[in-house]
Parts: sequence; C-alpha cells; structure tokens
Amino acid sequence: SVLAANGHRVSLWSRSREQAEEINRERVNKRYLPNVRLHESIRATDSLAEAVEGAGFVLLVAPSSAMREVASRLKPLLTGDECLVHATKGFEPETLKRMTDVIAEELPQFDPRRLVALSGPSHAEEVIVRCPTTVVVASRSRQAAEEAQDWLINSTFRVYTNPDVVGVEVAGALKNIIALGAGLSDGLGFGDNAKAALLTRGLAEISRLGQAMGAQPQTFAGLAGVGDLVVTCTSRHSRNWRAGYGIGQGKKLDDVLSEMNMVVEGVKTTRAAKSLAARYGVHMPIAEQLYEVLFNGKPPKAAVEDLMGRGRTHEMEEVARSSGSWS
Ligand SMILES: NC(=O)C1=CN([C@@H]2O[C@H](COP(=O)(O)OP(=O)(O)OC[C@H]3O[C@@H](n4cnc5c(N)ncnc54)[C@H](O)[C@@H]3O)[C@@H](O)[C@H]2O)C=CC1
Ligand SMILES: O=C(CO)COP(=O)(O)O
Repeated sequence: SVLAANGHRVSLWSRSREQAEEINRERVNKRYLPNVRLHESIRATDSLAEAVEGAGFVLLVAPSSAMREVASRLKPLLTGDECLVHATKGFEPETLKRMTDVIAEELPQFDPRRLVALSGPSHAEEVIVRCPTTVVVASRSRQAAEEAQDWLINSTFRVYTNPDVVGVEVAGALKNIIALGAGLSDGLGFGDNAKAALLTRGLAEISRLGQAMGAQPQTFAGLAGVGDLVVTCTSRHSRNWRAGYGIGQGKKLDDVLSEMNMVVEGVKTTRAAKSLAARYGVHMPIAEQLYEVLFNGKPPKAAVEDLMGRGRTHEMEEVARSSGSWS
C-alpha cells in the first residue's frame, strides 16, 4: 500500500490462487485486512515469477521459518540488481540465523552488503489506513539503505536509515518475546507497573544479547528497539501480546495459536533466544522464564515469582561488573 501510494505498480504474491483472485475481484484482502479497500495499482497473483517480473523493488515478508524457502524459489527469478528489502522479525528456527544471512545464502546474485532489513513500530492495520508511522531501513551499504528509503518514504510513512543491520534485526526479533510477556502480565491481571518493568528490563536483555552478537548499543534506543517494543507490548493489534494474554488467562499455547490463525513469531523466537543466550553467554531472565512457561508447562504466576525473587542486582550489569561509577 505504501509503494502503491508512492505511484508504483505493485504485485502481491499469494500462494493461494483463490485468495489472489478474490483480491483482484473485490479489491480487499478479506482474510487479513477485511475493512480496507486496496489501492487500484495493487494486483495479486499466485505466480511468483509474474509477481517479480521486471520489479525494481522486492519486499520479502514471509514468516521467519519460511524465509529460506521463499528466497530459494526467487533465486532463478531475480537479477541481483533489484532493491531487496525484508520486513520479517525473527531468526531461522533451525540455524538461529538472521534473515539477511538466510537471504544472502539463498540469493548469491546479490551483494550481501546491499541487503536491507526494514523494522520499527508498524502494525499493518495502521499503515494501510495511513496513520503516521515511522520505520528504519538498515543496510551495510548506505546507498542501498537510501535507495530503500526513496522507494518507501511518504508523508505518512517516514523512513530512517541505519547501518546497523545486526542491531535492527535482533531488536525486531527479540521484542516479540517481551510482547508475549507483556500480554501474559496483562492476562494475569497485573498493572501498568509490571508492564513498564517488563519493557525496561526486557530492553536491557535484548540489548545485552544484541551487543554480544555485534550490534551497536544506540540501535536499541531507536525505532527497531524501544519504538517497536512499546508498540508491540501495548497495541491491541499485536498478535504476540494477544497470545501472551491468552496464556496469562490460563489458555494452552496450542489453543491460543490455533485461534490466532496468524504467525506469532515470539514463540519460536523464545526458543531461539534461549539457545543464543547460551551461545553468547548472556543472561536473559525474562526470556528464560517465558521459555519455561511456553515449553515446560511452568505456571505463569510461578515464573513471575521467580523473576521477582531473583538475587539482588545492579540496574546496569556491565557497570556493576566494573564498579567504576560508584563514588
Ligand atoms: N503484521 C504486521 O503488522 C507486521 C508483521 N511483521 C513481520 O512480518 C512477518 C510476516 O507477518 P504477517 O504477514 O503479519 O503474518 P501473517 O500470519 O498475517 O501472514 C503470513 C503470510 O505468510 C504466508 N506464508 C506462510 N508460510 C509460507 C511459506 N512457506 N511460503 C510462502 N508464504 C508463506 C501465509 O500464507 C500468510 O499469507 C513476520 O515476521 C512479522 O513479524 C513486521 C511488521 C509488521
Ligand atoms: O512487529 C509488529 C509491529 O511493529 C507486529 O507485531 P505482532 O506480530 O505482535 O502483531
């Protein structure tokens, strides 16, 4: 919709022929955004080749578990000269790789430095009705980031650039874990203090892992960090928040996921975070407790008690270790 508003002809790829035909016939994406009429210059197709033929810009938004499959299907269809952007928030479940690494492996015709990750607080339901939205595009190539910015920016969709691809991708993926936790806290009937605590301490652990993986600390104070964390932990549109809320109210994970019928990236990302935290030797107490609740049947209340009852600590672990700032 953003690209169409900017005057581009847009092809939307769907795996389902019925869905593509319905979109073209009714001008509405009934399953996902039923209340909004699509721009006239958007055409849906179930042919991936047709969708990308002659494209100058390609946006990949498959769930993280499907990114490799989609990218590999694109290999014979793209030249390597397209502006290639992804907006997926997660790690590949089996390999724990970031999305730009998965795409680079499957699409060797692209210079990996020119791949772009788009992230930030951007619920589709609001973007499509042109509520003011800000995002960030990250690429190791400044030129590629600015090219993506040119394609996307308009008066209701403001696009910033950032060279820190690792930080933007890691922040975008990990915030979903904290959003599950925020939903869980609300589902348990806790208040605003608890949610603010989860956001703040969640950001601390996201930033710790991100930096261990090579990210710049400032990125976590930006749109992909604080920005997306705030929106996903507080918005009624968030699937991760909603899933957490259901679990907090006593529902089973499988039931919550089957009711949702849309991807809840934070579930797989919680598994990934546990492995990454171990690999990089980083302490992630919130993600750890959430893992216990999601996959080991720990009662949410017991997880909260364990989080609140942890040993005393300094707010900034790194500072505490050096103990350089006490006077
Ligand atoms: N919905 C939103 O507002 C935003 C979503 N994202 C990210 O975008 C990604 C996708 O999320 P949504 O579109 O919201 O999820 P969704 O669940 O609404 O849609 C996922 C789409 O991917 C398709 N799909 C699933 N497996 C596939 C496969 N193997 N090959 C091809 N297509 C496949 C599904 O048919 C469906 O059309 C996620 O990583 C999410 O975090 C990022 C920013 C905002
Ligand atoms: O990333 C998002 C908004 O920026 C979407 O979050 P959910 O997947 O929780 O809906």
